[in-house]
Amino acid sequence: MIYTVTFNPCLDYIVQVDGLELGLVNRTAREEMLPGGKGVNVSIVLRNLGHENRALGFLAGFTGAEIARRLRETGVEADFIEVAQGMSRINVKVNSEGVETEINGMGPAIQPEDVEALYAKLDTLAAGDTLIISGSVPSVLPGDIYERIMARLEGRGVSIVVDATRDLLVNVLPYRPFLIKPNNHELGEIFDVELSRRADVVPYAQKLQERGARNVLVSMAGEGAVLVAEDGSVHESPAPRGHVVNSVGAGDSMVAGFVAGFQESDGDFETAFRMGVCTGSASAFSMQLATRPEVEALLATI
Ligand SMILES: Nc1ncnc2c1ncn2[C@@H]1O[C@H](COP(=O)(O)OP(=O)(O)O)[C@@H](O)[C@H]1O
Ligand SMILES: O=P(O)(O)OC[C@H]1O[C@](O)(COP(=O)(O)O)[C@@H](O)[C@@H]1O
Repeated sequence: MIYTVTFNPCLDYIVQVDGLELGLVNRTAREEMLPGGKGVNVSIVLRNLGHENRALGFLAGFTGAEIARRLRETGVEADFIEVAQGMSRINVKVNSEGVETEINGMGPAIQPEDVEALYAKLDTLAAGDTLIISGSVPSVLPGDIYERIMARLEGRGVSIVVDATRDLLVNVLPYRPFLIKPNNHELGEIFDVELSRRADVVPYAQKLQERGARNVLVSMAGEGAVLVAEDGSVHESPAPRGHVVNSVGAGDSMVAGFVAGFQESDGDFETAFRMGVCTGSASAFSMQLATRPEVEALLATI
């Protein structure tokens, strides 16, 4: 079974404003409310690609209930801890003149007993399962929760995928995650360098591999992606061509595509990589997250 964990799910309120002006009243030209948060997006895309999975994490309030309802509607098994106080966040994504600006909220007051309840669910994972942990950790949670989860599952044969930034990512490396997916900016921040070309990211991805990551997938938005795999192979691809409609969730979609492609091909890195790239781009080219036909159409072009 594939599991995702989202510590701070949200509703993404995605609006298009023609010519946003700060300090004035702006009106939307288009708006959409979608369930989100990194693991939630991964779960939806996995389901769209035909892979059963269970979404774990914390939800609260009417927004939390709506996230769970929407997830179930897409066929994802939503198995969240319900937090008593506060509400799941609404993250605002403003698209104006092709520039995307994001305002991400804080989230509910998760209590220590809620965290214990999550650990209890994770304790049921067994050999052969895949766990995808992604997204920011709200300030009410222990800052080392990623490591705690990985330490708890160590030696149990669970493949763990981590999509997080900076310290969250660096600190899990000793636990040998199966896959990490920084984007080129996040990878550059770790080493204090600017990485804009695919060839430039390879040595830095390899450094993260030396520190413990088994496979490192670096996404580069319109530049495509690079994979440094544990068998020593290096894969790179430009992004498929298309019109970008909404790139929120493109990175999460790439993770879902990689995991789906890896399972479908019995562990072929090139297949998983291409599926990851095309799934990311298919999401960027539509308002909603990628569907299987959209991904297959792009696979035929690269
Ligand atoms: N502008 C774009 N054009 C084509 N593909 C894109 C674009 N933005 C994202 N993608 C696809 O989605 C993947 C992940 O996007 P990226 O923006 O790098 O992730 P993140 O959201 O994690 O920063 C890219 O590697 C690419 O395949
Ligand atoms: O947990 P964070 O870092 O605040 O990110 C949450 C946001 O990221 C998203 O999961 C999208 O992530 P990506 O664009 O990186 O795939 C949104 O759905 C959500 O609003």
